[in-house]
Formats: sequence, structure tokens, C-alpha cells
Amino acid sequence: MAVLSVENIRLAFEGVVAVDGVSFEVGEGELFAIIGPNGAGKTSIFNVLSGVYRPQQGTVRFNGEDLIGMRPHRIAARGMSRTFQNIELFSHLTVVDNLMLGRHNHMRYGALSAFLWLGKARNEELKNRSAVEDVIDFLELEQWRRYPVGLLPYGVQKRVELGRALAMEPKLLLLDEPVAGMNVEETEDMARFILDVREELNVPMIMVEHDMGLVMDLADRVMVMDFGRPIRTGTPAEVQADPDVIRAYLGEQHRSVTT
Ligand SMILES: Nc1ncnc2c1ncn2[C@@H]1O[C@H](COP(=O)(O)OP(=O)(O)OP(=O)(O)O)[C@@H](O)[C@H]1O
Repeated sequence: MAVLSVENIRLAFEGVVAVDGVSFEVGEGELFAIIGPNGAGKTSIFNVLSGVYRPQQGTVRFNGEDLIGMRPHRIAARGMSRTFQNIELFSHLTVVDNLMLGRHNHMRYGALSAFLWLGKARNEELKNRSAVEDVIDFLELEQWRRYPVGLLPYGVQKRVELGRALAMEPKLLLLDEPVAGMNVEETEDMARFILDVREELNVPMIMVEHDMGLVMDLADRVMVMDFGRPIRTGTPAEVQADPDVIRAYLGEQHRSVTT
């Protein structure tokens, strides 16, 4: 069974059609990429999946459950985690504290409970700390753990954001432009961590990304969007060879490179 199944989504904002006729599935352990020129509707799809926008039409099923109309925090609690195009971390908090915040879905006991049921709350705290330590090891963040995130190099901040999403123990990860603004070395590091997430944690991912090299290297399948509509879904080799894709997207990129 598909982890995520999206059927015929349509989302419009007062006359502007952001997404139309979008259908796709993401399978166990799959890395599915969504590409397309600026304004093609990629972020809007993420906003539909995570419950920020409610589409006028279509269905989204996540592990068999219908998500349309569900609030974002409930969708997150079901295991859909997300990283953002612009880093959304608490810049004055340390790496460890930002990752602990990623555990909030797994926290059942608040301050009062901690006072009344010290044992249970303490066990839970230890479990959360240990999950955060696993993420720190996995993403090689040890040397940065005590620094406020705002002081860290940009590439490390993006890695911490991935870490926060992983701390939630996701069943599906949405990566919104994970290497945007990164230099070559930072991009290579991030690519390696994304592959590790797939291979070692087996977490399925949907990645929106403009870096074509990264998409074609990493993705199992790619959906190409243009003006809110999917024009081709297939393996990287299939979409790269598709004349409509070359015209609509790669042609567009070529123009922007040459102008
Ligand atoms: N909240 C909104 N209100 C009105 N129009 C919106 C809103 N969000 C998105 N749109 C419009 O929907 C279309 C798709 O936008 P979206 O941000 O999803 O594209 P994108 O492919 O993610 O672009 P980019 O690559 O630049 O991030 C655009 O025309 C955009 O202006």
C-alpha cells in the first residue's frame, strides 16, 4: 500500500489556480521529487499535504487515512514532518533545544504532570533526550550541540532543521528546497544525509528542489509541474528525456541561465 496517495487535487486562491489535477503516490522508502519553474505550485502541494491549505477538490490519504480538513498539528502527529524553504528554527535556542522541540508530538506530560507523576515524566524525558542524541549522532551535529542555532553556518542550520523533522520520528518527510542557498560542499553533505535517511531509516520523502543535479541523482521518481499542473511523472531518466519537460522546465532554466 502507498504511504501517501494524492488524487486530483485542485487549489485556487480567488481566481489564481495554484494546483490543478495533481495526483501521485509515494511508496514505502521512496524518494519522490517535485520540480517545476517558480510559481508552478510545488509549495502549495506541500501546504495541502500538511493541512495549511484546504483544497477545493481532491483527496489525500496518508497511511490509509483521509487528511482533507485535518488540522496541521494533527497531521504532524500522524507522522508527517516538514522542513521549510526558509529555515524555521528558534535561532536563540541551542541545537539540542531545537531538536527537543521536535519531540513535542511525543511528549504527553507537561510541567504539572512532571510534578505529580515524577517517575513517568522523568522516563519520558529520558526517552526524548535519547531520541535527540540519536539524531545528533546520525547528522553529525555533536560539535554544534550547545551553540545557539543562529550562530551556526547556514548549511549546519539546514541540517538542524532536518534533525528537528527527524526527531519527530516521521513516517513521511517533506523537504522544501533542502539545499537552497548552499555551497557545493554543503550540498554534498546534505545529499549524503538525505540518502542516509532513506537507506538507514527507510523514511519515505517528498523533496521540492530546484537543484536538478541533486534531484536527478537522488530521486526514485520525479513529478514535473508547470502552471499548477503535472506534466510528467517518471524516473529521472524518463522525465529528462520528455520533450514537454524540456520545453516547460529545462527550457525555462536554460533561458534563465542564458539571460
Ligand atoms: N496564499 C496565496 N494566495 C494567493 N496566491 C497564492 C498563495 N500561495 C500561492 N499562490 C499562488 O499559487 C501559485 C503557485 O505558488 P507556489 O508557491 O505553490 O509555487 P512554487 O512552485 O512553490 O514556486 P517557487 O519555486 O517559487 O517556490 C503562484 O501563482 C502563487 O502566486
